[in-house]
Amino acid sequence: MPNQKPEHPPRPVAVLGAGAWGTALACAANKHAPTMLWARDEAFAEQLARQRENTRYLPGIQLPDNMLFTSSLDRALTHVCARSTEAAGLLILGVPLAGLRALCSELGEKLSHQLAAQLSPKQQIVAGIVWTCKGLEAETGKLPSEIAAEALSAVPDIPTGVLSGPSFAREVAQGLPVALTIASQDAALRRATIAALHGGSMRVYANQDVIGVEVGGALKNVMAIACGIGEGLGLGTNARAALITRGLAEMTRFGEALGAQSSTFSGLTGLGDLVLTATGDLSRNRQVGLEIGRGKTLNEVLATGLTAEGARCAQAVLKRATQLGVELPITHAVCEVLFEGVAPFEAVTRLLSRVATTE
Ligand SMILES: NC(=O)C1=CN([C@@H]2O[C@H](COP(=O)(O)OP(=O)(O)OC[C@H]3O[C@@H](n4cnc5c(N)ncnc54)[C@H](OP(=O)(O)O)[C@@H]3O)[C@@H](O)[C@H]2O)C=CC1
Ligand SMILES: O=C(CO)COP(=O)(O)O
Repeated sequence: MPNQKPEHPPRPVAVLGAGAWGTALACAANKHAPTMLWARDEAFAEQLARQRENTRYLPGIQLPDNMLFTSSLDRALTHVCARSTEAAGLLILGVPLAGLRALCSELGEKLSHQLAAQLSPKQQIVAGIVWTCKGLEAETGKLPSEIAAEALSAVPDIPTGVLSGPSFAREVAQGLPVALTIASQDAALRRATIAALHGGSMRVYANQDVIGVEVGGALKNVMAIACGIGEGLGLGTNARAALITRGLAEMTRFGEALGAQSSTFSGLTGLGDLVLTATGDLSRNRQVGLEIGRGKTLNEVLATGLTAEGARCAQAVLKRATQLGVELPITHAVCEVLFEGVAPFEAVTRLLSRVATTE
């Protein structure tokens, strides 16, 4: 992709979801353009504005003085929606997968009303909607892009995309280097996302393989749980390397069956995010696996407040893989341990005793 010139004037950005990742991305976007962060809870939005610190999700990080906060979705949309000659702004969704469908439905409804009230029907109302969640929907096994397509059916022409890659929110909020990927079928949205975030310590690459990027983000969480379990059992670093490599093969096989390009899995959102999450101490999914490998049950670990998106996702992945006729032995073993009471060591023994095969 050729070098991008900065857009002038910069497009406003609204980040919806004031968790760790939404807050970190809002800080990054705020370096380039007026940015508003939406929290669903009014009292929390007020506290963010007052304290300039996200004490719930990113304690210890000072938020910029000029960053805007709201708990009103209408205000967030007013911030980004184009009026007359202004450039349409960008919506970045920082909510987890479990909140994607409801948020997109609400956005679809509100944006369709704005479109209906538009004087010039040709004018773009927003540059697009970019989500950042990783996983498959627990109830349906659908990818974020499939969920968004359904939930945004009232505004089918609004460009959409996914932003992903190896990125612990805390490091990003601290301004440490990071490389991300924006995947979208829409070239203008890819450019707008790069303009909104690329620069300083953040690099943003462009890609068109939305499915590949989403599958990488979903399965790396499952593999991080597997690696955590292995580490909790004390299986050593050879085992971890084997899990990462065979996990990548599993991710690629599943992705290809869904129409992804295999090359995507050797990029930032595949191998990159897999290595980060499977080895990085900041990973919540790896942490959950670690506790389970040390003898806790999933319910006991969740009761401590740890989030494990990979756990909800593993069952959905396995179900969809079965429908597609794709074999995923590591994901299967993770599901056995998490949901069927199989002891972690027994699951490892079963994995190792599978018949020898080609790589
Ligand atoms: N943390 C990280 O390092 C990274 C996370 N991601 C991805 O980003 C997504 C968000 O993660 P993260 O920020 O860490 O999550 P957090 O748990 O830190 O925050 C979640 C945020 O989403 C809100 N939220 C939760 N459920 C819903 C819902 N059903 N509807 C609307 N809003 C909801 C929460 O609001 P409330 O406080 O009101 O509950 C909170 O603001 C995940 O899918 C994750 O995989 C991607 C890259 C890095
Ligand atoms: O997605 C992430 C890093 O890219 C964060 O991973 P965890 O959800 O496991 O913390």
